[in-house]
Amino acid sequence: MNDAAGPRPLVVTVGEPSGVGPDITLMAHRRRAEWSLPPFVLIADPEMMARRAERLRFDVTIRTVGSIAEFDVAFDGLSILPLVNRHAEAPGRPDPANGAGTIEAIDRATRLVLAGEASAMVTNPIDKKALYDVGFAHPGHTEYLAELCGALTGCPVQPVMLLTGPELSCVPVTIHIPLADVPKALTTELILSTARIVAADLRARFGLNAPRLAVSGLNPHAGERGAIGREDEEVIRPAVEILRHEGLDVVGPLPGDTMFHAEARARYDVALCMYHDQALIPAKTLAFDETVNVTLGLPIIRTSPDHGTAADLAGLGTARPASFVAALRLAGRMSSIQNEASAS
Ligand SMILES: NC(=O)c1ccc[n+]([C@@H]2O[C@H](COP(=O)([O-])OP(=O)(O)OC[C@H]3O[C@@H](n4cnc5c(N)ncnc54)[C@H](O)[C@@H]3O)[C@@H](O)[C@H]2O)c1
Ligand SMILES: N[C@H](C(=O)O)[C@H](O)COP(=O)(O)O
Repeated sequence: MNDAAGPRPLVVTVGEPSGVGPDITLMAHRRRAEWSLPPFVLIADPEMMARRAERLRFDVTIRTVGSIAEFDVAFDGLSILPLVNRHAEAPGRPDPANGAGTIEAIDRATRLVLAGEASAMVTNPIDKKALYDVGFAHPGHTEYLAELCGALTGCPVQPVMLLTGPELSCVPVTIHIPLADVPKALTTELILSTARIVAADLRARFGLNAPRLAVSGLNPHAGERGAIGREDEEVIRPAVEILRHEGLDVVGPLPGDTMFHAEARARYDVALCMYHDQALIPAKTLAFDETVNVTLGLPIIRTSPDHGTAADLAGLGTARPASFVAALRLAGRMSSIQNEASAS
């Protein structure tokens, strides 16, 4: 990269081309100066992006770059690292033929951040079913990135999903599994390892020196002292006690229905929830437009908007870019914290 160009850019993956990823990326790029966004390079099919820009009536100059080194922050257009696997421009119509390109973008972005060429990756939403149909064997980015980073670095990774917004930050301890499998998957060990990763990354990546965690129960009323399910007393409470013993500021198990009101939220930095919807329903209800999905536990920084492909809005120009913008900003902030820590 041109030295005069400043810090390393973020790398953005295009996500599902039939969704709103291309739209919100173009929207953010268009107003990047006004919104003071960190510079980014997009991995996408340049022709598909040009067609989407035309459909949205956005006047944008696209420049394809062969590597991040060719990125120049002074260039006024959109810099794209072109995909080898092509993407069709068909809003609202997911096509398995796009799958290879979608996965290629994630793979290349991961390698670029691991190699230190890009500062962090911001992923646009993928259509999970469309990828499963072409053999993608991971529930989502979260698990895929863990496997990929583990394979590329030789260090196994436990990925932790954090949804963070202005009102609430929360983590589902079990992630993309059927609700019926949650009680079996939930172990004291899993709660311990998740909480330790959350605490370590809050310190290292968010600059929060003394993180306060709240751990939810699993059952109604956190099990009513064992009368409504045993997991709260037998699995969750022992984890909370061990974590407290380790010196972490942690409370729980708290009843899930009363831990998300404003006064309760003020008492913790991150809520550890026992399953996907217990965490994501309050997060997306309180701040759908500003919440960001971050994968903790990785050797790289990865953020993403909290929403999905919103295929019903693709190509219309009505998708809101706010969560994507928040994901760009957070990735920029996290990489500054990382740079400051490595400089000191
Ligand atoms: N990080 C990711 O890759 C990710 C995250 C969530 C969902 N998904 C995938 O996205 C697909 C669709 O999922 P879904 O329908 O459950 O959720 P969704 O977030 O795509 O859509 C839910 C509703 O919110 C609206 N919406 C979403 N984003 C919006 C935006 N930026 N502006 C305005 N309105 C917006 C949609 O129009 C829709 O009505 C699924 O395949 C799912 O797996 C991917
Ligand atoms: N569970 C997240 C959500 O519903 O917003 C989303 O599916 C995240 O998936 P990734 O692992 O692809 O980030």
